[in-house]
Amino acid sequence: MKANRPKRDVHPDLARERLKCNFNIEEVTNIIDGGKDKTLERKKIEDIALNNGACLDEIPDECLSIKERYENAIRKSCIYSNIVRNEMLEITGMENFESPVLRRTADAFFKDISPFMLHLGMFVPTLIGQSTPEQMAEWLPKALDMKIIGAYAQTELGHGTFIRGLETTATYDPDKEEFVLHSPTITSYKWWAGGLGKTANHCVVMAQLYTQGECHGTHLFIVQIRDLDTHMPLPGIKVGEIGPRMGFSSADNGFLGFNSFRIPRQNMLMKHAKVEKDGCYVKSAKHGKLTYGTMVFIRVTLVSEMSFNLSKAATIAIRYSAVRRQTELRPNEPEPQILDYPTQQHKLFICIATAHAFQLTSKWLWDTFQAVMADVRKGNVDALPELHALSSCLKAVSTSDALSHIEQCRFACGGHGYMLSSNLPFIYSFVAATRTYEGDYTVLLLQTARFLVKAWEQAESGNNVTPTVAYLNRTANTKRVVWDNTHEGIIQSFQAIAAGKIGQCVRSIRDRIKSGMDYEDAWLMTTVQLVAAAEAHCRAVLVNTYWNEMIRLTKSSSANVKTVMHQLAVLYLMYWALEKTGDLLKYSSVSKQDLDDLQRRYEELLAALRPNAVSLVDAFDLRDEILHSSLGSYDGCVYERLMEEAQKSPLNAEPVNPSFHKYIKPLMQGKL
Ligand SMILES: CCCCCCC/C=C/C(=O)SCCNC(=O)CCNC(=O)[C@H](O)C(C)(C)COP(=O)(O)OP(=O)(O)OC[C@H]1O[C@@H](n2cnc3c(N)ncnc32)[C@H](O)[C@@H]1OP(=O)(O)O
Ligand SMILES: Cc1cc2nc3c(=O)[nH]c(=O)nc-3n(C[C@H](O)[C@H](O)[C@H](O)COP(=O)(O)OP(=O)(O)OC[C@H]3O[C@@H](n4cnc5c(N)ncnc54)[C@H](O)[C@@H]3O)c2cc1C
Repeated sequence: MKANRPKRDVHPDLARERLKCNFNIEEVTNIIDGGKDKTLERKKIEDIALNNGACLDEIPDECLSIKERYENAIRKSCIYSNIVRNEMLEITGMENFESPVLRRTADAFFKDISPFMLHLGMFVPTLIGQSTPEQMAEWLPKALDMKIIGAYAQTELGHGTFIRGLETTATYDPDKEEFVLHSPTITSYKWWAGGLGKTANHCVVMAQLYTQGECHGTHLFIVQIRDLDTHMPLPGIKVGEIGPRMGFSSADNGFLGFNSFRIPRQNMLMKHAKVEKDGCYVKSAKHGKLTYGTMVFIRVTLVSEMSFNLSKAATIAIRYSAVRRQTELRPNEPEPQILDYPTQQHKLFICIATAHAFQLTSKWLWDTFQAVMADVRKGNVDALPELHALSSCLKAVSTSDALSHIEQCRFACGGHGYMLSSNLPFIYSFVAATRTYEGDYTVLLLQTARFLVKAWEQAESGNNVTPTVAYLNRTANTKRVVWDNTHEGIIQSFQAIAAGKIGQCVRSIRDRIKSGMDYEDAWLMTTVQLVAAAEAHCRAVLVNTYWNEMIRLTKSSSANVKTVMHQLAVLYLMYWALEKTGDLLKYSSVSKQDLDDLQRRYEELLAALRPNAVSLVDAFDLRDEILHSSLGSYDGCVYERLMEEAQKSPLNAEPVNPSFHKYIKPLMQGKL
């Protein structure tokens, strides 16, 4: 099914906007991509994936039934996977199967989500992170070649967050050298796993390991659940789809139960612990949480995923705002472009800046992750707690911020933003899930808080702490930082806010213990503050990292690119300083006058960025096929596209709907 796209002239308002641009767009694109060579590679891959036209649907996905939608998604997933396997991985290299370029091109095929997403997204990374070399040799080539299709089944009906509370059991039988998988209760049924409902024939299962009569906690197992030829569930497996949800509508999230289902001993993923043939349990991991490695990996990748989604939403809303005109400012004057309203700029320019902040931070986080993992492979797990704390808070804050900014983009598009054809509701519902999956927002911030409280206590007693909390060594025992409205000053204020909040948490916990509470209750009673402290720490990390990376990456840029990148970073700092005025008043010497001054400078900055707004989103270089938006296409022909999409509604297939004769007419005639 290939739909023809009419070629149109660029809307004059957008054409005029592009003439105003005063920086080199390609240079900014290169910075976002991570270098000129990366931009070229991305474009080459996008050409391969998108120029075959298989990705366009004549009938919009949302007009199909659940079953048709799934089947269409499978059709496209197979075409797409074939291109990935045969052509794209040749360019990126097999080891880069998680490349963001593949993620971008996938979006052109799937407005919503591919049922195969978790195969490359979590099943393959788990094989890589949790298998022995022998297991890897057995399973990985089959998975990469799509000979087997996998899912990641960890969450159960009764437990998602509390992994140690999972109920599925894997009991070792030394006589047959097999594990027996069992779901003892309804709450132990696996629930949610993407691709599990109808698509996958294998999955990784997290279960409580029992051997020699003892429980050794949760471990991972690879399990074949369907016959490779007939695709029927194997005896002892009860599997299906969990039903419609807010988003993820073209995929098949699944449930799974085991009735004493047997798998060979070798199917336990044994990189960090193993069960010998005789049932003896041997742990080799130097850190108890290495089986959670896939989650850490995905949390790290989600920061760049948030940048990507935000850049899509910002592109749609800013291009639309350049062609949309509304309300006379003065009688008989032409209506202005809505992008000229400072309130609109306030909603939208932060989205551009945040997309940059997340992209630059995600690259830095990725490098940190790689370095820590290289150490772990050598047996050094010292940096793991800091990585866990960092990936947890950055995952939580980036998904949460992206979600609220995307909602602002929808508000910025008025009624038309509510249309599915704008694509904003799809982007929003996809990102809404990210705030919950791979660790809920609150839960992950509380993980970071555990680390911060320990770090604060170390700093308080004069010990040096790890790099991302090094600011505590400077600020842990300081009352208030002196306000300074430079970028360094603002960054230091964010660090002072974080240190102040962490210190306040420590004092609250101590006071509560002094008044008779045990540590657990004192911690519990302080969790509202602890979440806020972890969020504040994350903001301090974000502003500092974004600023430093922006300076580093623009060192050899042209003057105008330096200026515009600098403006975006300053906007980001000012926006958050103004959002956190209460905290600034509490933890710095900022005065009302300083804040009024900051507000004025922020408004001037919005005006300074205004002429470059459209070009800044053009620099995200998102092809129309990826944007899927009636409001955000490069040519800006918004009204034509909205009308064109409206024609595709199945309700327009006939002039009179049969329900008129069946119900309305009898009602009108009093014959119902
Ligand atoms: C584009 C990509 C798309 C991908 C699509 C993905 C679709 C979605 C898939 C999924 O959602 S898969 C399921 C994901 N599930 C979760 O993320 C569950 C969240 N829960 C947890 O991660 C953990 O249970 C927990 C909340 C971290 C707690 O674990 P646990 O109860 O076992 O530990 P604690 O007692 O709280 O802590 C003990 C100790 O261990 C440290 N720790 C915990 N996790 C890690 C880790 N991953 N790495 C390193 N260290 C860890 C923790 O900080 C504690 O340390 P101390 O404070 O005691 O020093
Ligand atoms: C679209 C989507 C796709 C998913 N895909 C997969 C998948 O492929 N594989 C898989 O295994 N799982 C998957 N999941 C499950 C996902 O990982 C869990 O839903 C997630 O980890 C949250 O766990 P939960 O649902 O048990 O929430 P709960 O933990 O029950 O959370 C409910 C509320 O309780 C709060 N809460 C819970 N514990 C605490 C605490 N200790 N302190 C304070 N507050 C707390 C939370 O903040 C939240 O507000 C998916 C989920 C979604 C939505």
